[in-house]
Amino acid sequence: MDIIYLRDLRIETVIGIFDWERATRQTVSIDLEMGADIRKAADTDSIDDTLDYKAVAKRIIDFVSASEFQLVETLSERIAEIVIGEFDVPWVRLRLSKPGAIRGAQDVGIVIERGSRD
Ligand SMILES: Nc1nc2c(c(=O)[nH]1)N=C([C@H](O)[C@@H](O)CO)CN2
Repeated sequence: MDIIYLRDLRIETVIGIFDWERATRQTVSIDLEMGADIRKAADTDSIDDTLDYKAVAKRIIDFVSASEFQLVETLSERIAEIVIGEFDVPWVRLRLSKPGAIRGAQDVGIVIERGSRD
């Protein structure tokens, strides 16, 4: 399986369990790996024969910007569902982090894999 990826897609959103986090927007960073077969597009050199990572990024930006979840778990799961369900992607690995959310740590977050690599 080939992988098409986005790295460090930074989006401002409302996320968190504390009162101050409900009142301000924070940045989340998303790394997304998406299973794909790139051979047809490599033959035809046509965007119509592959997963358009720009279209995926736009959909995620629109969704995350408008979302107001408490947990990174919930936001990550919803993003994975969108990518698999709307873009016909068989497998995703998603890392979602909140830079600077924990004093002393560069970032904190979650990694999930959904779908099948077969
Ligand atoms: N497993 C999780 N633990 C915590 C989360 C979370 O989303 N998942 N969130 C917080 C706070 O919102 C934190 O990011 C702010 O410091 C704490 N623990």
